[in-house]
Amino acid sequence: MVRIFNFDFRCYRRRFLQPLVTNHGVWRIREGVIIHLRDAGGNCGWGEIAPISWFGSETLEEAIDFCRQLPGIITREMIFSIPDTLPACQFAFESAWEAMGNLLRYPQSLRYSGLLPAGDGALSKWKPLWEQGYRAFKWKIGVGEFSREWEIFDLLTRSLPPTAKLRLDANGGLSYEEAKLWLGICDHVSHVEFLEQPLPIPELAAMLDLSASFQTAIALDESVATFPQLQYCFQKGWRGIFVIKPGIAGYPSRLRQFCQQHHIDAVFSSVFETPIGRQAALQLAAELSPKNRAVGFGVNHFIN
Ligand SMILES: O=C(O)CCC(=O)c1ccccc1C(=O)O
Ligand SMILES: [Mg+2]
Repeated sequence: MVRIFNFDFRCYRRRFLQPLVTNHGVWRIREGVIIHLRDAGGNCGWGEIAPISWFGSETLEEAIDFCRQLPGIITREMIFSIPDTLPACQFAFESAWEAMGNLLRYPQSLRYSGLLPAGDGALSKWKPLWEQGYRAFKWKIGVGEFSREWEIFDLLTRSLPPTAKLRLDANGGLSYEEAKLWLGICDHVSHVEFLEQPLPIPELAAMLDLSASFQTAIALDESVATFPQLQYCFQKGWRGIFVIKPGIAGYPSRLRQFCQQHHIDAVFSSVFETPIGRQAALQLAAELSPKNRAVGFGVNHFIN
């Protein structure tokens, strides 16, 4: 039986409450596309294309071009033959298809990690998040001077309650020497859950070395942004943590199968999507997160 769907889409634009500051730069506005499928019986499914091209996905323009060239009526075969160059589109179309006729519902069982601002803003922001129930926090490093960040880290870890966990995300912005310094420090601080993407993507071999040389866990993020990259790093022997952003990781079914087959230590993370993409991503996170790993889906990132 060939199932066909009416297809339409709409672009959106949302401003961050606080711009995201990382080693890649400053990000102020999230733009994406909401897609809508409807079958002959009137069942609807929504999906979200939320690309981050500086992170390895297609650009927003490529995603919009893809939607524009599709006809108003599409088939299941069209949904499952989107190329790997459009991973955010793959995610949106399959999750819309999976959502047909299902109500939007957030998984209940997850624990969340809260995102702290880069720099010394972290020192005043962790406490209100702690009071909201967050027990894991992510803080960006590799943004300012090493010595200043180390100082802030020291103050932060002295003030955090002993059960709080801290994730350091360098966004590939450290040198090999700086990465060794950070890992050496982290090995003596019990709060640290992991160091995320210390080095740039081409330096996988060095990150494999570092993960063998220090106790502190290392998580790959930029290196495993899309599904082919995830497969590549696994095949090269990476057995540390994998940060997975379902919104740009391609087809959910393929990701699900890979995670289950290889029992990978996954930390699921947001791409600052709307509730539509978020629901589909959290559904996967609830199925595939190891019990001890909070998901990186903090709330309240936007003014509409
Ligand atoms: O993972 C999290 O905890 C929050 C999400 C996050 O940090 C992020 C969100 C969008 C793009 C890049 C990143 C990142 O991990 O570098
Ligand atoms: Mg990251």
